[in-house]
Formats: sequence, structure tokens, C-alpha cells
Amino acid sequence: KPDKFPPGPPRLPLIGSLPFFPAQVKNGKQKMSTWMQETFGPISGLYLGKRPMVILSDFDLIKDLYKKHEASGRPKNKPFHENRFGSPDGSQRGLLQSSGQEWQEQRRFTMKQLKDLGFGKSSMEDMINEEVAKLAQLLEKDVGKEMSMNLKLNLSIVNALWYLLTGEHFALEDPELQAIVAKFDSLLRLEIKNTPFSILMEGWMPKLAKFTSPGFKHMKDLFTDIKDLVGKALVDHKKTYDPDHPRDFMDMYLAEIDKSSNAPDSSFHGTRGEESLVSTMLDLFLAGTETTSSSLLWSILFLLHHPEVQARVQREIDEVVGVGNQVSLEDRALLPYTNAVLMESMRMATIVPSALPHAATEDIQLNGYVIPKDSVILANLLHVHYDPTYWPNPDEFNPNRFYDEATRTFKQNERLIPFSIGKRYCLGQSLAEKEYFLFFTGLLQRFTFEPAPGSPLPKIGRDSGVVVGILRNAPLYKTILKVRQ
Ligand code: HEM
Repeated sequence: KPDKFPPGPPRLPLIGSLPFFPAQVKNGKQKMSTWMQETFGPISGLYLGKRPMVILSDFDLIKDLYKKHEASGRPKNKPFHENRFGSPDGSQRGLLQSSGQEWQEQRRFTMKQLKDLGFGKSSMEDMINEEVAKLAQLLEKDVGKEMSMNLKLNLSIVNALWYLLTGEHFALEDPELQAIVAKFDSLLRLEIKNTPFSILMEGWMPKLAKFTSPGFKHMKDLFTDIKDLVGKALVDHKKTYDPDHPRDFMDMYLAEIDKSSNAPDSSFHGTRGEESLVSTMLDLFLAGTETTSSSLLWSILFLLHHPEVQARVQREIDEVVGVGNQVSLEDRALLPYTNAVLMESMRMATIVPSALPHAATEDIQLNGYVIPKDSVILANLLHVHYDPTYWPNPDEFNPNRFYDEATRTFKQNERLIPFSIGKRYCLGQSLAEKEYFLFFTGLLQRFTFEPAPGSPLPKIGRDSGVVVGILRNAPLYKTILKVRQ
């Protein structure tokens, strides 16, 4: 291993550290990052084939490293780069998986335009509340019946995002919307069992890895479906758009493509620009739908375990907002206990347990170690959120970590970083927080969630998540809804 490489299992030529993983890691019973943290400490390193990987399991180290530009790349990812019009070297287009100039241009543009559209502002509130009302109507049909909230929440979240990006609403019953949402869900719940062999094949023979990588085909089909959907909206937008009066994100993007017609190096130029548009839209969907709905699914599960917390949240909302009045974002500051419940839910859920993999774009010094150029870097957020030094009894759902009973105020905690931190923190944080708050309060105003008598509730705690790919989903459960008002 290179000099000053962080501690970890040995490395063999070509196959790296894979033979040294214990059986429970190899067969997926324990997460690799948990084993690395427990065995080698807060900064550790290994080799996946020829690719170095460094895992950080400490809040301060993550904060220090993710400030740095040279830690803000994304790994090149053959053969998956094909899904986002990638280059032969494996680098990808769009927002989520791109690096360097493409990433900087796409991130800067998307953040600015979404902000101008009301992303992160209160004007978005009405649109989200409309989706909450539609969802409530849909749920009313199932009141008193044993049901799963799973696919229902996603429909509304996808719809809200689609509206922002293209100005169109689907009906929640629209089969096209339902098919897309079902595909997302199956992809994100698909148990992709990466074997040491499939990992090695991706590094050695990426072209053949298309056939050996579990989930590659499923992923490609899903990406094709979403690209088709975006492509159709693009054709319609091109016919009707007026550069001086952009209606939605897609119009703003088309205007930027026009502006870049004389800038061949820009990622908005010509055909490349259109490919970036499709990739960026795809990324906003991938990043922005299951994450938010999964957070809601988790929080309902926590409330099913803690009916007293649910009753207290409902009481607070009734007192502050009033029965039957629509919750507004301005109420957030007046609902400290509700906010504490949301933060504790985010901590326990940690839906993106290793954030997204970063890549070192050059050698980086950290805490006396060297992270070599092209290393994959993982931030072990799950450990940061379950570290008993900072979160006593971390498996216990306890909103009082974020609530001061004496002063009845909300307590912030900088160690809660579900959206990651630094240069590449979640671009949708502001939207996600608004959606999460308005959906959660809107549902609890109207309904009480009760456990379904025939179906035992899955456990909660560090080992209870269903980790699939980059997401830590709530285990599936059933609930019964009761109408409150
Ligand atoms: C509760 C909901 C959400 C959580 C917990 C969450 C969490 C995260 C995390 C941990 C990352 C990785 C950051 C890193 O690489 O260090 C990320 C990236 C990202 N998220 Fe979110 N996210 C949520 C919702 C959303 C929403 C609603 C959107 C947009 C509509 C969104 C868009 C993105 C994008 C575009 C990135 C990539 C940023 C980049 O690479 O520069 N996310 N998110």
C-alpha cells in the first residue's frame, strides 16, 4: 500500500483487500463500513481490486475533508456511466455523478434556477400543500383498512418534483406516474448482491461487467424509461418555450443551451447541453424522490412505536396551527417539539448511510494520512448518527435529544448531517426539509397512524434498516389510519 495509507486490511495485487473481508461482510450480514470502523477506527482504507477506498467515520474528519475541493469529485463508474451519456474513461454527465467542470456548471446553474423558481422559498409552499391535500384524499379511501404507505407517499413526492421541473401535474391515479414510481421503488429496494467477483469485473473488464453486474439491466431499463419521459417533455417544451418568459426549470435550461451556442466548451453547448439536461433531470428525480418519501416512511414507523410522541405532535400542531387550518412553513419555528421529532427521525433513519461516494481528484493529506488520488471516499454517516459518545442509547427513539423540556425550545445539533456536509452537500436540502415538514404535519393533522393488529411492527435501531445500494430504507410495515377531523 502507498506510504501513509490509512489503516485497514492488507492489499494483494489485482484483487486488493477483498480476500480479507470476514464472512459476515462478504455475505452482506454486516456493512463493510461498520466492520472497517469497528476494526480500524475513524479513518480506514482498503482496496477494491485496484481501486483504493477510504472510509471516514468521524464527524470532524468528514467536516474537514469535505470542505476541500480536491475531495469533491465522484468516482468514475464503468459500465454504469453509459446511463448518463458518459465518456469512455467512465466519467458521467449531469449532477449527481459528475466531476470537475461539468459538475460545477450543472450544480451552480441548478441551484440558482431552482432558487429563482421558489426552491427554498415560501412560494413553493402552496404547491406542496396541494400535493398533501391530494394525498390525504387518496388515503381517506383506505381509512380503517390495513395498508402499506410505501408507494402512496412516493406518488405525491414525484408529482411535486415533476411539477417544479416541467410545469405539469400528473393525476395521482395516472398509470404512467404509477409505473414510474413502481420502477423507482423496485430499483431502490432491489437487493443488488455485489459479489467480490462482480466488483472485480467492474474494475478489470467493464464491458463484460454489464453482464456480470447484478442490477445493471434493471437500472438501465429504469433510466431508459425516465429518459423517455423527460425526452417527451423536452419535445413539448421546445415547441412552446419563450426564452424571455421561462415557465419552469426545463425552459430555463433551454434558454441556457441557447446562450451557450457560442461556447463549445460549456456543458450546456448543443447536443451535449441536451444530454446534460436529461442527465440532470434524471439525477434530480433519483436524488429527490425516494429520499424524501423514505424519510416520511421511517418517521411514521417511529410514531407507530411511540404513540405518545404522535399524540404530543398532534397536540402541538392543534394548539399552534388550529384544527382544520393549513400548516404553513412559518409555523415551523412555533413547533419545536414537532421539529425535534423530525430531527430525531432523520438521525435514526440516516437514509443515505455512507452519503454518496466522493473521489479524490489529487493526493490529500488528512490527520497524518494520505488519501491517494482517485480513491473512493465514503462518509460513514450511520456511525456519526449512532456514535454512543455523542448520542447516548443511540438505538432509542428520543426526540428530547433535540428538545429542551425546561425552556420548551428546539435544540440544534451540528452532528446531525443527513444531507452530508461541505462542497457537495445535498442540493435539494431546502426542498426536502420543506416537503418533509409539510407532509408530516399535514398528515398528522388529518390522521392518526395505528399499528395493524395482524402484522408485527419491524424493530427500529441501527440494525433495522434495509440497505440497498446507497439507501437505507425503512423495513416494510402495515398501518391503519384513523381520521382525526
Ligand atoms: C430527506 C431527503 C434527502 C436526504 C436525506 C438527502 C441526502 C443527500 C446526501 C447524503 C447526498 C450526498 C452528498 C455528498 O455526496 O456528500 C445528497 C446529494 C444530492 N441530493 Fe439529496 N437528499 C434528500 C433529498 C433531496 C431532494 C428533494 C433533492 C432534489 C430534488 C436532492 C438532490 C440531491 C442532489 C442533486 C445531490 C447531488 C449533489 C452533488 O453531487 O453536488 N436531494 N443528498
